[in-house]
Formats: sequence, C-alpha cells, structure tokens
Amino acid sequence: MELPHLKQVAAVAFLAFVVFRILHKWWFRIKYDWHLIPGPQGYPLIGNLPQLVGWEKPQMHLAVTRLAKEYGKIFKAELPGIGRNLWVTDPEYLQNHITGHGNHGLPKAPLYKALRKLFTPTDNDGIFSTQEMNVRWKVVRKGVSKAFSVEALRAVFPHVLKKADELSDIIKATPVKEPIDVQPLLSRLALDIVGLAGFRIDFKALQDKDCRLFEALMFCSTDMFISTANPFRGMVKWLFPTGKLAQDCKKMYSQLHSEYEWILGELRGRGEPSADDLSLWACLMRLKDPESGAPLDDEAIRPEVATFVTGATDTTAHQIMWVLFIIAALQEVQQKIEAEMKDSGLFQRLRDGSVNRVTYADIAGLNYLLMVVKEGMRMFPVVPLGSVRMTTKDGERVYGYRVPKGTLVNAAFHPLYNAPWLWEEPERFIPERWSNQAPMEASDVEARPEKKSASRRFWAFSDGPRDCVGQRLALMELYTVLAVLLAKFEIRLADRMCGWEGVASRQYNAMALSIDGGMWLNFQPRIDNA
Ligand code: HEM
Repeated sequence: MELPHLKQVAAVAFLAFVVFRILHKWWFRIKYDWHLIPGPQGYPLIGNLPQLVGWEKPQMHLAVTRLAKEYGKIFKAELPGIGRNLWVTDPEYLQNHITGHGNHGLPKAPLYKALRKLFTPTDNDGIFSTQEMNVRWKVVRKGVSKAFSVEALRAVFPHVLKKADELSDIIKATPVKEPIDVQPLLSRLALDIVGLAGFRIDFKALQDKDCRLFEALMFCSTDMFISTANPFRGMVKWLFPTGKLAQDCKKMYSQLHSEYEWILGELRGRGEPSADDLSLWACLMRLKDPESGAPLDDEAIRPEVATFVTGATDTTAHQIMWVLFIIAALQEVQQKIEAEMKDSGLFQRLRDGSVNRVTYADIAGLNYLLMVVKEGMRMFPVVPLGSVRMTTKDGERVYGYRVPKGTLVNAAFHPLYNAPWLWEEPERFIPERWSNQAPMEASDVEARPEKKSASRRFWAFSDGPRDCVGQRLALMELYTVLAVLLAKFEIRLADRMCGWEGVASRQYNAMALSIDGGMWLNFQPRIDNA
C-alpha cells in the first residue's frame, strides 16, 4: 500500500487544527461572555505577559492599576501557566461576591498551594494555603483569633516595645553620617517580634547576623515568589538538579524546615499551656482535630507555626519601611507627628526607654500617626496584588459576565487604592482623607483596627473571613516602631535615594512590596530635651 505524501498529512492535520480552533472559539463565545469583557489584546502563546510583567523589574501592580484606569471596574487578561484572570476594582462587588462574608466568597486560587513548600516538607496545608474554608480551617482560625484579641495584645506590647528599643540601639551604634539600609534591618526586627510576641522565643535576628532562620526564610521566600511568577525557574531546577540553583534551594529549604522543627520541639517541650495563656503558641497547642477531638499532631501544627512566622515577617517589615520612607521624605509630616507626641507627653517617655510607663493605648491615641500609617498603606500596600480567588462553577457570573470554571478573580489592592472613581487625587499623600474613618478613642483602635462598613475603603489586610488574622499585631508593630524611632531620631531620606520619584520608580513585587537597591535613610539622634 502506498503511504500518503507527508505534505498531505501535514496539510490535513493543520486544517483539522484550524477547524477545531474555529469551532472551539465559536462554542466558547456562545457558552461564555469572555469576549465581552474589556481588556488588552493578548498575543499567541504569551497572552498578556508583555502588558503585565515588566522586563526590568516586576512592577505588575503598577501595570494592573494602569489597565484598571484604562478599562474600568473589570478587565481581563491571560497569563501563560496561570490562566484566565479578571481584575475587579469595585469594593462593594468584591465584598459581596468575591472576598465576602458567609457563603458569598469564592475559594482561594490554587497558586496559594504552592506556598506550602515554605511551611513544611509535606503537603499539609496551613491556615493561609487552605483553598476552601473547610472545617479544619475554621477550627484553626477561631482558635488563633484569641491570640490577637485586645487582651492578648496588651500582653505582647512590652515585647514589641523592647524590640523597637533594641532596633534604636543598633541604629544609634551606627556613625551618624552613614545612611542605613532599613529594608533587611526591619525584616530582622519583625521576625524577632513574631518570635517573642507569638512564641515567647527570641530568635535574636537583630543581634545575630548569622541567624539561620532569617537567612533561610529570606532565601526561600524570594525563591518561592520568583518560582510562582516564573515557571522556567522550576524547570531549570528540575533539568539541572546538581546545578547551583537547585543545590542552594535544596540546602536552604531543608535549613528552613529544620528551624521550624526546632521551634516546634521548643513549644512541645513546654508541656500544656496554662488555661489563661492567650499567646499564639498556647492557642495553637490547644487546637483539636475536628474529627477525632484529639490535639493536633506535629504534621498539622508545623505548617501553622511556619505560616505565622512567614506571614508576620516580610509583610510587617516592608510596611513599616514604606511608611518610614514617607515620613523621612516629607519633613512636615514628621514634624506634625513629633508635635502630636510632644502634646501627649509620649515623646519624652519613649525617649527615656521607660517601657513600663508607656501603654499601647497611649500610642494608639496618636490620631495623626494613625492616619499617616493608613495613608502610607494606601500608597504603598505591601501586598499590592491582593487576594486571588477562583470561580468553581462553569458559566458562573462575575460582574454580570459568564466565565469558565477556574477563572481567577483578583481583588488587587493597588488599583483599588488608585482608582479615580474611588479616590480624589489618589497620587497625592493626604493623611487627612482618613480623618472620618480614623477611630478617635484609643480603645477603639485596639478593639477594631478598622471600622467595617458596606463601602469599606481600607483593603491592606484584605476583606471577609479570609482577611489577615494578624492585622492587629501588625498595626501595633507599625505604630509602636514608628513612634519609638521618631521619638529618638530625626529621619531623612539619604541622598542616594533620589527623592520620592527615585524611590517610587524602584519599587518591585516580591513576597512583600520591596525596593531595588535598599531603602537608605539617615538617622540623626535627637539631643534636645524637648
Ligand atoms: C502589615 C502587615 C501585614 C499585611 C499587609 C498583611 C496582609 C494580609 C493579607 C492581604 C492577607 C489575605 C491574603 C489573601 O487573601 O491572599 C493576609 C492573610 C493572613 N495573614 Fe497577614 N498581613 C500582615 C501581617 C500579618 C501578621 C503580623 C500575621 C501573624 C502574626 C499575619 C498572618 C496572616 C495569616 C495567618 C493569614 C491567613 C488568614 C486566613 O486565610 O484565614 N499577617 N495578610
């Protein structure tokens, strides 16, 4: 029998492919409204990668904000390896249908699962990576929430103050004229604070330059973020298992997991926590398996411990860094905070290092500082790409459009904070825009860091039942560290940062919004007796 000519076979296959593509497109158009959703034109194979991911440094949040301004409250984009994405910049819709309460919200996207490797060598989920709000997640969330109650946080405040003082001492020991890169320093501080406040363990990352937990955490978080955004990194590791990248990763992940194992051993070694202990470690140790009623075993607790250490470190550190940058760059803002602290008598007490004489209620009573922090978090949210959820039903409607199952729906905070339909002059730093929302009573900020309302505007900690469970601790750190530093130093942006514009142009996406080349500040110790 004569074999058909190769060219004929190729032509038929090509024709079949073209017909299949046309039929598929036609079927897709009938079944879904994808073609009706506004968004930039994609390219074959690479989708919308060029419009969303910069070539020099990843500034995807800025690109998403630009596109939201161009296309409005919903737009679509496709990313290779990640899939179909929608970005919605309508807070009320997001609250009611995407991140929302009760049964209105959507589950987290599968990309959260990738983070598990940061927490544990096994495939066990922790509170952050669990996609669905299952029974286990509910038990953990309810159990640990007690560790962030007003009462529990009062007990951890002295630890936060102590570490802020330790940071001041390190800064004081640096020659005055030398600028300091606060980016790594604040990460060390935040790691120490979660260690002491959450687990009563001093990791000593501020003092010990060779802190193994810090080293491994920084390496692995960076690797994890790049690997999630860039599938080629994983391929390189897989193809060249003896190469430097694969070997470094192997070493650092195992170092990280062994550090978590050590922490768990320390916690277990303490035996049963007392009934009135509200610290995070005590709350974790008390958790029970919802099915058996037995205490959670090591496999289940390890990712939870690791999640809190990871989740509390770079986020809080970088948020302090961005607000500190603003305060250093805008001297009039710094002077106003100083005046507010002098009026309240806090200025002098914080400078004395008189830990016992300052309460969190005193610091939380600094209304102007609170507004500066909120406005700083609006302009530089450290999780600028926000929360990513996923549709679970085929043909589910998002913002009125029918979309395929598995479509990712992004509640990105940077566009929410810069949408012209939500803010007047969003590009300007105006702390007073929060004056209506800023709580007036110190007890109020302690109890409710943010008042919730239907048109809630503060998105830095996300929204709904999966919002940040540690937000009260994070705010306590922000207010306290800033107040202590401002009481002790006059802070200026180092010349090498090239002003506000220079800094803004060097922001980039990492686990938390970072700055390329470091954040260099000058600290001048205050010597007056104000
Ligand atoms: C300024 C600092 C912080 C920021 C901006 C921040 C932001 C966030 C955001 C946006 C989420 C939701 C993520 C999503 O939906 O994808 C989240 C969740 C979470 N955060 Fe934070 N966070 C901060 C500090 C902390 C601290 C200090 C802790 C713990 C001590 C913490 C623990 C968690 C945990 C466990 C979750 C998962 C909650 C759940 O899914 O039920 N975070 N955080």
